[in-house]
Amino acid sequence: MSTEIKENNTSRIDLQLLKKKKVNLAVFGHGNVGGKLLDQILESAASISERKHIVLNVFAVANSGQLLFQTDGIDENWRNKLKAEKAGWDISEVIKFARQYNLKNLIAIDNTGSTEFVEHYPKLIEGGFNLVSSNKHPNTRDLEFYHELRSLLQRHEKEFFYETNVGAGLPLIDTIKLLHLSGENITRIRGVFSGSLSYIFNTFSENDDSFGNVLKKAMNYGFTEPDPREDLSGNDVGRKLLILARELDLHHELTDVNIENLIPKPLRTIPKHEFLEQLDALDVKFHIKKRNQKKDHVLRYIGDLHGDLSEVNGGTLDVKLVSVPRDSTLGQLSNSDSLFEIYTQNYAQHPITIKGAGAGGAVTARGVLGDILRLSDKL
Ligand SMILES: NC(=O)C1=CN([C@@H]2O[C@H](COP(=O)(O)OP(=O)(O)OC[C@H]3O[C@@H](n4cnc5c(N)ncnc54)[C@H](O)[C@@H]3O)[C@@H](O)[C@H]2O)C=CC1
Ligand SMILES: N[C@@H](CC=O)C(=O)O
Repeated sequence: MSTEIKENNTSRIDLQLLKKKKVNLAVFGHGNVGGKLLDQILESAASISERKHIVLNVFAVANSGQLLFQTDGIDENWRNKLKAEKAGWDISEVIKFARQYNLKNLIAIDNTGSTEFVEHYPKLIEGGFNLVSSNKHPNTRDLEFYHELRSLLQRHEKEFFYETNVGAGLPLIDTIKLLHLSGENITRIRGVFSGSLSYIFNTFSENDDSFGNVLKKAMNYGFTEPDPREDLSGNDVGRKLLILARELDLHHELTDVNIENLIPKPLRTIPKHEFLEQLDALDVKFHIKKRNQKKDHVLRYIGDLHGDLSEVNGGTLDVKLVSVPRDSTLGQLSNSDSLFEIYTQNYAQHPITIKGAGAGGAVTARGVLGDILRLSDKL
């Protein structure tokens, strides 16, 4: 007698679905990046299920105030449902929910820009979650935290993917990891690391628009950090440079990065809305910098990891505004393009160059989705 279960019209079990891998996602932050990510997941879920046999099930979505659970996955109406939720939540609720419903293949996705949210990482790992993050803070806290996080992941056999930390959707971290792992000596990484500052200086260098207006446009395009001073202060580029240095096993802290802060001192610590009302204070400063350049030169804000990268404490990390010839590689950048030149022992004269949109909600969200899928393959 055959024991094979026959699928028929009356069967309530989808046998095809049972053969697929269900990956359960908790998404934290649904702003510019997180919101686009959720849209992309909903749009692509059917084709991912078809092509990769992976079913992406977003069972939780949260912002800084509210948390929504949907055991069988969110639908297009998630924004309204989340709005209707009570204010206030705790990370232990998410871990408890996953346990209660026996959810496997767990991934927590951090699309916040929050330093506080990073405090939840150890609890999430201990609660059975793998991690994907567009947030740069977990990788730029002190080295002790950086190493502890990695040993915790190892002990719990969990993964942490963060390709979008540098270069948004560009395949940069993975490339550097592979080169380093394969023993190729990386000797220098230099380029325009910030999509927003790329857009700002590319546009400001070529047009007559004021600096403040160009900054507002960059914000409207979703290129800047939630507070654009995180970009203008050089902190965001500093973080990216530090993340790359640490990928090369260099033991640096954020305080080791020499950063040229572009914000006049009085505007650095005032509330964001007041800063945005005083943008004309930036106009004069940058107009003078633009005018004082040599002929056919343009302004670019760069990151440069150089020096002796063979010692754990070696290397110099510089973040600064430079004036370069318009026809140079950096000078030819346009729009929000980032550019990374990776010099190695075998690419000494002609560096590996990775170039493309370095900021923006949609490209970053696509990079996060890529991380989710690569991680899903490992589960
Ligand atoms: N915009 C871009 O081009 C890129 C952004 N990123 C990173 O992506 C992250 C998100 O950026 P955006 O979406 O532009 O920011 P956003 O300000 O538009 O959205 C942030 C979201 O996080 C939520 N949030 C903040 N603190 C939270 C907390 N403690 N718990 C739960 N939710 C919290 C907010 O409610 C909001 O939904 C940032 O870390 C940013 O550095 C990375 C690469 C590129
Ligand atoms: N604000 C950042 C966004 C990506 O990390 C940038 O401008 O590059």
